[in-house]
Amino acid sequence: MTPHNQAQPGEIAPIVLMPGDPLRAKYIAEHYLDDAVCFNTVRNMFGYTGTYKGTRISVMGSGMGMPSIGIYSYELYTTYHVEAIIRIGSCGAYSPDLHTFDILAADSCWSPSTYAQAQSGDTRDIQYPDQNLLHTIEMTAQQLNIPLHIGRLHSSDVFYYEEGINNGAAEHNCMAVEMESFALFHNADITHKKAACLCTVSDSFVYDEDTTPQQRETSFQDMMKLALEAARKAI
Ligand SMILES: O=P(O)(O)O[C@H]1O[C@H](CO)[C@@H](O)[C@H]1O
Ligand SMILES: O=c1cc[nH]c(=O)[nH]1
Repeated sequence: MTPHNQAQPGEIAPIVLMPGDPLRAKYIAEHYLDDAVCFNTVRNMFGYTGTYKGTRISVMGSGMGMPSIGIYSYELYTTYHVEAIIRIGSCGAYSPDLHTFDILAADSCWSPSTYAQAQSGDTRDIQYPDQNLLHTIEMTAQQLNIPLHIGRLHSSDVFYYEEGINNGAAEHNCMAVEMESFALFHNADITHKKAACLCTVSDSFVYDEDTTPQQRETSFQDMMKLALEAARKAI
């Protein structure tokens, strides 16, 4: 159907949970979805559709960085008629208020990336999630008793900065860094669809705290449950 996704029309649900790691997508499908069917294996960017408490939900990896989520989310919105994407990522904490395994939802993201400008001429360096979807996530977190930090993400094109480089995040009040929300929110905006971003803190720039690749793949259970429950309500 597209150069990157072999799913046939109708095989993807109107709402998609999107981790960067395709193996996190596989884990969620295998542990949380009933009757999960794999709809994509192109480039091992696994995607599955199943039901969660009776609601049809898809989960698919985005890969790392804006070009990658830019491709997959654009195809989901335009070719597969997906209405909403909730990114479920990992992030590095800048704020001393955040520790590993804390969960945050972006109320905005700042990025010096050229993604939006190159894609559509949009020169804004701050992009926003869908307000209703964010509200649903906040309400769901309260109902599930899952503590949720709300704030601004730094959406970065770079994972490994050279020593001494000021990446601008502090001046823009970013509480944590990840690498995809800016392109996702932009694509949702230009296609008139919905997006939100949840992240679990995988490491800290303040404290000596980190998680293993295995933990990043399988252990973000509260974020998975929160995203699934919010997705059920958002549809
Ligand atoms: O764990 P995911 O969802 O991939 O998110 C974060 O992890 C990757 C970097 O390690 C980047 O994709 C970043 O955004
Ligand atoms: O982009 C990311 C994601 C997790 N941790 C980081 O330091 N950066």
